[in-house]
Amino acid sequence: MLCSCVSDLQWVSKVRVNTQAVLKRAQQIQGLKTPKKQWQAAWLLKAVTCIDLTTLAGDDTPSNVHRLCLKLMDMHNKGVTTAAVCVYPARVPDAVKSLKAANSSLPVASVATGFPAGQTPLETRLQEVRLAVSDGAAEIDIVINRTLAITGQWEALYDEICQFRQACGDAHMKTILAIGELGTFTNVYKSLVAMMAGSDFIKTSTGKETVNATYPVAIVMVRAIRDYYLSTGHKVGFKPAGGIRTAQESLLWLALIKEELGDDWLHPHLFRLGASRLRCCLLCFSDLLQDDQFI
Ligand SMILES: O=C[C@H](O)COP(=O)(O)O
Repeated sequence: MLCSCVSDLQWVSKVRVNTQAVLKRAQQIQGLKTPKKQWQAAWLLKAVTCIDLTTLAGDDTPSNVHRLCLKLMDMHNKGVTTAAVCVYPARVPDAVKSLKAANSSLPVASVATGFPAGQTPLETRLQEVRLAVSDGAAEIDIVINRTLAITGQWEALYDEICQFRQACGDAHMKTILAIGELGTFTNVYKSLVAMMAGSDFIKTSTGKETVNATYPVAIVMVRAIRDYYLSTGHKVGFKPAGGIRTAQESLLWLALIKEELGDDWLHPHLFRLGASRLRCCLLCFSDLLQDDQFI
């Protein structure tokens, strides 16, 4: 899929990436002598702008959140910004403090609602959302109550997500389906419930399940997004997360979104990559673009 896409310069040229600025940046990268390699780099730069750079570890500390924010600011100084930084609720004040100190307007996203299992009382999950928002999170990644989904209680699930939507206030809400625990593609497609309840995005997984962002399930989700758009005229975003490790994978996700949803979704307000270990930054271009097998 990638080769049929990225190597087609005509196709790539249609995407409204900030072509001249990005190509100029790409041309500065050592080794990018041919137009094809420059376009490959342009697509990688595009992928970087859609990353929610994430740290969701039990041993997260204020200092490692600070280091992550410094890494983001370093890339920003190279002319490339990611979409957001994503942390646990308890780490939101640390991220907000670090980014404010760097005069950065990058949004802080927080997981919430009992991430990753969602197996805490509803009032606790709601309070967690409210606290993350009051601490400065501009985006909330909620998890759905899988018990309701796998037992087919779709109205109850809709009602819960509506409450999370209200608790988020003006904050952007992404709803994690944890597709590895939904059992069937039918249950995944019924993620339409999350969109009807006001989710700005639907997201594949927490990264903590045994099965996370897979392409077959992603196809079901993006086609649910497309059906919802065709029915309502409202565009909901898509975020694959969990196990995305390499620059090549990030390009495959971009190609899938381009093919299934089109150019409008190739921007951070409608597409995000959730990743804590993705090496998609300027430094990885050299090893990637020297690999002629890549394209
Ligand atoms: O978006 C949140 C996920 O935890 C990211 O998953 P990952 O740690 O496998 O990159």
